[in-house]
Amino acid sequence: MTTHQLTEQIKKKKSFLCIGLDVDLNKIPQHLLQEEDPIFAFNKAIIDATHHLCVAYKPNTAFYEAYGLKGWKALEKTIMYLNVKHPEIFTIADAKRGDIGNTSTMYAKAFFEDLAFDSVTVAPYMGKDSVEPFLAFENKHTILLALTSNAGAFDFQTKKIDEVELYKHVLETSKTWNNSQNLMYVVGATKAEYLAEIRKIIPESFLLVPGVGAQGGSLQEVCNYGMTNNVGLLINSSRGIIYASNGEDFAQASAAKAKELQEQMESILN
Ligand SMILES: O=c1ccn([C@@H]2O[C@H](COP(=O)(O)O)[C@@H](O)[C@H]2O)c(=O)[nH]1
Repeated sequence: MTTHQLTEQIKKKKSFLCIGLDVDLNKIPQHLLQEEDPIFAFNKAIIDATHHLCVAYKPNTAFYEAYGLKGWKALEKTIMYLNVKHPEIFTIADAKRGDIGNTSTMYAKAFFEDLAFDSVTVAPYMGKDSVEPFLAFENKHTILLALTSNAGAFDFQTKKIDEVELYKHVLETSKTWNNSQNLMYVVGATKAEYLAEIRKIIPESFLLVPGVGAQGGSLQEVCNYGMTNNVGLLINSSRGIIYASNGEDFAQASAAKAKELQEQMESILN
């Protein structure tokens, strides 16, 4: 999917919501545990109830890898379901990969070719040759960790090298890489006050912004500092939406939470 197509979807749905599919078998409704594939059954119900309210879904691969082969199969079924039933929806494999070049190529093939995700999150720490193999895929997007939502972001990302914060080096340097037009960046909603500075370096790039909902980030603040003429934001909420209820009504409850965020987004877009 191109960023133009993504922007068109945002305008059509009046939403820049990304729903995180972080499935924890201890948190899903108990009745689903009787299903042959409880993880997929949960995801399918959430997707069926919320697809009209969001423009992206982001399964975090940790929540699937933790269940071994069964988890990976559920991830595969989920992405296939999305690609067949809702091809207009942007998909993000939140896998935070990145390794030496030939290994990164294999990660890129896994997520872009085998699983057919539109994008994957990548850690910038190993530099240009670890990220460019992902960028080589046409119409696929590499979402580079820039300034993350957690407290540990201050351990390294905001430290200065030559008087400039590390996350700013990541933004500046990554712009010089081959196929950098395929880059997006992760900036945590809990770091909204940094967005004005970030936008000076990457004025147009799409940002994936996790951290509203359970982590306490503010949607309005993120939009004040981070929104572009083409919106340029995908705001993620995972637990705040998918675990709205653990009863039989879980899918409707998740849709109600998603609608709350979509309506706030609609009023900001207006
Ligand atoms: O900086 C980051 C990068 C990734 N994440 C991931 O996003 C979701 C957030 O989940 P919530 O339940 O809405 O808090 C989760 O998959 C994280 O691993 C992040 O939070 N911050």
